[in-house]
Amino acid sequence: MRVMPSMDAPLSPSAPPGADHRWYPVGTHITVRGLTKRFDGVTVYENFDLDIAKGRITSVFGPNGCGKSTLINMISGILPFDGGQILFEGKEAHETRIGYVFQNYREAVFPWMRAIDNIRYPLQFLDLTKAERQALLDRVVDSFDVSFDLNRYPYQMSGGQQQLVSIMRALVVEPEVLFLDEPFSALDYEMVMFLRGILQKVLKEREVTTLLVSHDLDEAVLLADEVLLLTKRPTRVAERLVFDAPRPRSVDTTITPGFVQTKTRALEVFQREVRA
Ligand SMILES: Nc1ncnc2c1ncn2[C@@H]1O[C@H](COP(=O)(O)OP(=O)(O)OP(=O)(O)O)[C@@H](O)[C@H]1O
Repeated sequence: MRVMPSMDAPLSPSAPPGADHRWYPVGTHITVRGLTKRFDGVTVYENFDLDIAKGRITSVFGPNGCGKSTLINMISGILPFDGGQILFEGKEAHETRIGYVFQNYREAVFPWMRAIDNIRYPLQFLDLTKAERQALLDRVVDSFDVSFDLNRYPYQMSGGQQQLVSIMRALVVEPEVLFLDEPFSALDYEMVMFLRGILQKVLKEREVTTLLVSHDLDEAVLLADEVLLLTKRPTRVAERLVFDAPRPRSVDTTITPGFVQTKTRALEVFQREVRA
C-alpha cells in the first residue's frame, strides 16, 4: 500500500524528523522512506531509505538485477510499490514536474511525428499560453544547438539523433527531476561522447536533479556528482561516492587521479557486493 500524505500538510524543511511526515533535510530533493517492493514474492526492496540531493546528478550502479530500474521507476511514479513513501521536497510525484529518458529510444519517439513535434509534444499538457510553449521549445532547441534538421522524421535520423530528440522532449517542460535509464547503451561511442557532453552542460545550467542508471562504470562516475552503489537483493545502499571534478567532463577526465580513485573504490565495493 502506498502511504499518501495529506495534501494540506505544511512543507517544513527545518522541522525535526518525525515532527511532520513531509519533512525533508535541507538540500535534499527526493526522500525515500521505508520503501518496500516485491515481485512475485521476491523482495527487491525492504524498508529502504534514501535521500537524493537537489540539483545534482546521482548515478545508480550495482549488480545485475539488484533493482536499479525498479528504483527509478518507483521514484518517478511509473511503478507502484508495496510500502513506504517517496516525496519531492515534501510533494508527491504527481505534484512534481518529471522527465524520463528510456533506453529504447526507438520505442520512445513517435515515428509519425517530425523531431520538432516529438520535442513539442509534452508541452500540450502544461497550462501555458501558445507563446510560453514556444519559448520553452525555443529554449531547449537553443540549449542543445543540434546540427541536424528537426523537421526530419525518426526514420530519417540516426539512433543517436533519435535519443537526442527524446532527451530534448524530456527536458522541454523544464522538469525538476530527470530520470535516465541506460540512455546511451545502444549508441556508438562518438555519439555517446557527444551526448554525455551536451547533457551534462544542460543539466548543470538548469540545475535539474538527475538520477541516471548506467551499466558503464566509467559513465556512471564521469557524469555524477555522486555515485550510489547498491547491493544485491534485498537491495541496500552499499556506499555513496562523491565525485566533484570540475565540469565539463570528457574522456580527459577519465585519466585524472580523482576519477581513477573514485572508479577504483566503486569497483571494490561492486566486487565485494557481487561476491557477498
Ligand atoms: N515486472 C516484473 N515482474 C517480475 N519481476 C520483475 C519485474 N521487473 C523487475 N523484476 C525483477 O526485479 C529485479 C530487479 O529488476 P531491475 O530491472 O530493476 O534490476 P536492474 O538492477 O535494473 O537490472 P539490470 O542490471 O539487469 O538492468 C530483477 O530480479 C528482475 O527480474
